[in-house]
Amino acid sequence: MLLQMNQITKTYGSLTANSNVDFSLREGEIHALVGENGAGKTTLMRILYGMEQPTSGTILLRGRKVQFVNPTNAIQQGIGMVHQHFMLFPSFTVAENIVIGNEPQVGVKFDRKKAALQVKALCDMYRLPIDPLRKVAALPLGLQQRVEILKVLYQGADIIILDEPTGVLTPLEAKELLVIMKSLASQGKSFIVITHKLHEVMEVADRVTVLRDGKIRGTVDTSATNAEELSRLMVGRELAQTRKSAARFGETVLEVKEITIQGKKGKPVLDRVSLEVKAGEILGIAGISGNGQSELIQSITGLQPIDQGHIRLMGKEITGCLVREIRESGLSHIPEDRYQWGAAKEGSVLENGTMGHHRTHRRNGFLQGKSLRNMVDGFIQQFQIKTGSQDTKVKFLSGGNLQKLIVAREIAQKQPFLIAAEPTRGVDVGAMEVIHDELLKKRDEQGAILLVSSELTEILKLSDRIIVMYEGRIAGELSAQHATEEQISLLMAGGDSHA
Ligand SMILES: Nc1ncnc2c1ncn2[C@@H]1O[C@H](COP(=O)(O)OP(=O)(O)OP(=O)(O)O)[C@@H](O)[C@H]1O
Repeated sequence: MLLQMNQITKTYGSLTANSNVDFSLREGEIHALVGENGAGKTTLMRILYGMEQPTSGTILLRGRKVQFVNPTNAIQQGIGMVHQHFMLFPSFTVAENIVIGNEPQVGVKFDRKKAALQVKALCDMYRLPIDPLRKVAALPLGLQQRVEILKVLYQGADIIILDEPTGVLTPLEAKELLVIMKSLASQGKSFIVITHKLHEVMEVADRVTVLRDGKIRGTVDTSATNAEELSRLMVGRELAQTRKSAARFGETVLEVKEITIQGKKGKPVLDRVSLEVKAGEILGIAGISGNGQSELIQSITGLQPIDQGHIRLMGKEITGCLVREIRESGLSHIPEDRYQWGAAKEGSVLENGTMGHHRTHRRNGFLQGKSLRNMVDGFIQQFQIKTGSQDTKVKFLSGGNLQKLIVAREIAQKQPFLIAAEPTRGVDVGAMEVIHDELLKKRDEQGAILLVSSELTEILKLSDRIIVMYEGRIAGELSAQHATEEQISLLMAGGDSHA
């Protein structure tokens, strides 16, 4: 056996993140690690990568006991990790990012030419083409991830840990990554992949280990299981399927008219975009990220000024208004990037869960602390948010649990209009159903929702109407009832659909 983690336990105060976990990895194997949010997947991998020390337990690498006190130690022993949030320097080139820490030298100086040649040879060897001289900032996320993988290969990794690697990728990039993993595995590399996407597990993994509440629920050959069984093992119960009722549309809540934002290179990033969302309607926006969706959201929420056009919310002109004024006009917002916009990392669960709720929890000018706490208790129960207490800092929450907290907080605002950007990114299958149910409930209660998602299944499942964005423009509009994944994918790629 290439790697064995035996009886790993990790506690944080009274919280047990991993409890007597046994995990093994074979040479050339792709091993998926799945489980609900907060099940302990990332903790186990941080221990393997030397970022955390286990409270107890041992690690055997090729039969020899090892102890990693930091990631450098783990890298020296051939273990590499690609994190969910890439750790590249955007202003550096591909080659500079890959060789950083092990730079080739001429005399005392960095040998740029040699670095580029070495990286080119590495790309050829592993059949992962990329131009070593391109700036990382100019690369799409799929290629940035390729740089991360090349970096760990350059460092000599035989074991590669990928933490939710397809979370930020387009469907096409995600497919490519799975092909790359299979190809590298056939060349003897071994992978551990943390993921919530069970169809990917079924497609790419040889074995899968399920964690629940920090404990192992089983390790099985993928060929001997299926997605339903895995989700039962993860959640411990059957999942109810979300049902969508017939829509009852009301008045127009959001009206976006011909908005344009000029780009830096003369090409607009938003080009005369118009759309409407009615009460009781979910309008889905599909598109490969970087085609204007983020700018559209930022202009509606007041985070980015527009050069032309108008935006009305509840009949009121909000073009050029401040973020606070727009929120007060009836908007709530689940942001795409929960770390940048959605949360204050140093704040507690209580503080983060109540942001934006203070106005509605006052009596005679005094803040109702008790009722805010009760509200957050409700969030924790309904969304099964795993946290020590309401006073725990959110930086200690697992990624999926923080996402659930933000979703709960924004839906509870009970505003007439909600922007839900990637609302289920990083959440487990059970939580995804809860979030979908809540979004549909809001729509059924006559809320208007703008859903932006890179998951086509999510767009198709929840939307009443679908708009596809391509290069800052609306490439097409489809009724959700008749739309297919193929039609949407075609429009997303700049093709024509005959919808
Ligand atoms: N440094 C820390 N201090 C306190 N608690 C922590 C710390 N790191 C992790 N935890 C807790 O340990 C538990 C396991 O977290 P972990 O990040 O491993 O979960 P996960 O399975 O990766 O979840 P997700 O799918 O949401 O990423 C969670 O309850 C989390 O809040």
